[in-house]
Amino acid sequence: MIEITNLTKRFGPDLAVDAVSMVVETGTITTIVGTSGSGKSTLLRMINRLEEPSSGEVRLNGDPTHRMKPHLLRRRIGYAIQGHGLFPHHTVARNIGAVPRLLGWPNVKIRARVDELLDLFSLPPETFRDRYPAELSGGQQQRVGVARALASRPDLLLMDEPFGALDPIIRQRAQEDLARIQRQLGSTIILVTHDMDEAIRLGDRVAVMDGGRLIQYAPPAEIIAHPASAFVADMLGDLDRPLRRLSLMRVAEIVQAGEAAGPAVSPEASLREALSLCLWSGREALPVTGGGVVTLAAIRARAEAPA
Ligand SMILES: Nc1ncnc2c1ncn2[C@@H]1O[C@H](COP(=O)(O)OP(=O)(O)OP(=O)(O)O)[C@@H](O)[C@H]1O
Repeated sequence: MIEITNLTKRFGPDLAVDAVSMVVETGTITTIVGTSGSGKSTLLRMINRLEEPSSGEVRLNGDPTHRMKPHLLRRRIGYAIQGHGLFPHHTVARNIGAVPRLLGWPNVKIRARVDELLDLFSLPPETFRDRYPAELSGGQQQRVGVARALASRPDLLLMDEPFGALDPIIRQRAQEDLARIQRQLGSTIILVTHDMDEAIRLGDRVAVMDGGRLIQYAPPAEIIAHPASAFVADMLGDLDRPLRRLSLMRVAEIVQAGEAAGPAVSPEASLREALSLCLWSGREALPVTGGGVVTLAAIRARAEAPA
């Protein structure tokens, strides 16, 4: 658990982060979203002490971080930034194994961990282990960057706009991958983004910042249903609301008896994906893997119903 209490950062007379308090539960993803200059990155960088707080406190699993040596603290906290920050002259394996090597893990254990992570990120180890970053696509480099940040099983992973450099299609895949891997590893993640869609899609809880202050901190469904201020409502954008609502619901919730033609949709898929599939393939209903159907009418009804 990460407990942030009254965390504040001044740069001269300016308050970049203004008395932010929040608790992040172990094994969850928290997204921090806000406009440019709202203090998101500064808040994140105070957690691993790349930036020293002016006042306030952070506790990592009960330990106050100001009492730890910064380099030891940063071994417990992974950090992934926009772009990948990979060492260009080191192979993929060496890049991913960098922190475990620093921590003195035996080579056999490092190799096993590298291969495990490559598998998790759908990069077959025999193909990718010995490549150099320049021999990878942008999306693959980004996955190696995240794998590296997770390599030593950190207590916490901080991600600052990790998908900012990716084009929208790869970006969505990257988000899905991260969500799957986080569930599998049970990692605790705090992710900064300026994209409300990304914040809603990935966050178990979403922190909305404006002018250095934490305006709202709540699960996505609550942010959508009850935005705390006009600013939060603005960030959500009224037009997109039904779609956002659909992206939070699963096909399994509205599956009904019946049969339909064509390729099936997974019960785990979001209603937003099911809607795209219906519209894309011109079908009124889709078969659901494992039995039953989901209908366009039922999806529409959910889009319109209050969350
Ligand atoms: N090292 C610094 N010295 C002085 N001012 C700074 C410094 N770092 C950040 N700031 C200021 O603090 C405020 C918050 O910046 P921060 O980078 O945390 O915002 P952000 O929400 O992450 O923005 P962006 O999305 O553009 O990165 C801004 O007004 C910024 O100019």
